[in-house]
Amino acid sequence: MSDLPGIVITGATGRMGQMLVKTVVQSGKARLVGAIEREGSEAIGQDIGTLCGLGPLGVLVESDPLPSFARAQAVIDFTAPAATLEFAALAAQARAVHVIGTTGMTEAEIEQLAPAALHAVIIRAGNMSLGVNLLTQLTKKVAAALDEDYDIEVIEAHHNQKVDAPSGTALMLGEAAAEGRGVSLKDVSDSGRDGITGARKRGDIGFSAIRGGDIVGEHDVMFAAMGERIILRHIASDRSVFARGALKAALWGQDKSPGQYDMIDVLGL
Ligand SMILES: NC(=O)C1=CN([C@@H]2O[C@H](COP(=O)(O)OP(=O)(O)OC[C@H]3O[C@@H](n4cnc5c(N)ncnc54)[C@H](OP(=O)(O)O)[C@@H]3O)[C@@H](O)[C@H]2O)C=CC1
Ligand SMILES: O=C(O)C1=N[C@H](C(=O)O)C[C@H](O)C1
Repeated sequence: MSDLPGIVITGATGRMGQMLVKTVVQSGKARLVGAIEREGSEAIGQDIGTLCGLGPLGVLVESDPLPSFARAQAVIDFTAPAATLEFAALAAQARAVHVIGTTGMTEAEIEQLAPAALHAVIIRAGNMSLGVNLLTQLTKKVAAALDEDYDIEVIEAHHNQKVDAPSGTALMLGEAAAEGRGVSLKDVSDSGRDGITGARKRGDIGFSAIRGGDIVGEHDVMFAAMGERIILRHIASDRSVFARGALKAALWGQDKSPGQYDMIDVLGL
């Protein structure tokens, strides 16, 4: 048997799940040892390779996560907040690295990851691409260089099936801008404008969300002042950028001590 790290993909038939299966299988750097979907899913018992158009891989979709987590070195999880919390406890029990791409988690939910991180490595990021993580650093730098004469707006666009807003990436970029400015995002965040909102408050960081068609993920950070605008932009045109980042994180986490990490740690930015 190969000594490549074994990886389980949760939500394996989802948009990201299928991309992750392909990325892991084609990487030559890891083995796919499990594919999880919820109880009652039509995919249970079917070969995940066949479902993803790769041909049979001998890995059947299961609904009980623990047995497959127990034979894995890492779990890559792009599902939904409630599921991710359950997977975190089980991945910790199995001492498997837990790579979390799930977005839309509340602060309270994120705090609930702490007990699992005492026993296992958790790597979580609202965007696993190299480009976006680099953009957070650029955003922080530009925000630190400019004063509040420059209004900061984060504009994001995603496909029509996305369930959370602002996107995880938009929040990462907003956090980076706030950090650059030396303020706390929760004190200056302005999202969901509608109706008679009053004039923009100086120093606020605004968020706008577009949802439509098959847009993979687009993010602008705009610094708008009198007479000029600076726009930092990232466009993801293929989900493979997220999957490659997640696999990199799963491999990076293998020799790390238990705790919580992000993609800035993984990429050494
Ligand atoms: N960090 C990053 O780089 C990226 C993050 N994301 C995030 O990843 C998440 C998933 O996105 P996407 O793939 O587009 O969504 P999908 O809805 O296509 O896929 C999610 C999958 O997870 C499954 N799932 C949900 N709950 C459970 C559960 N309790 N047990 C097992 N499986 C479950 C869903 O099954 P079912 O259909 O039955 O609910 C579905 O198959 C989102 O939060 C998204 O924002 C996306 C891209 C990049
Ligand atoms: O749901 C998506 O599709 C995406 N979600 C992430 C987010 O919330 O930012 C990352 C990417 O933009 C795609």
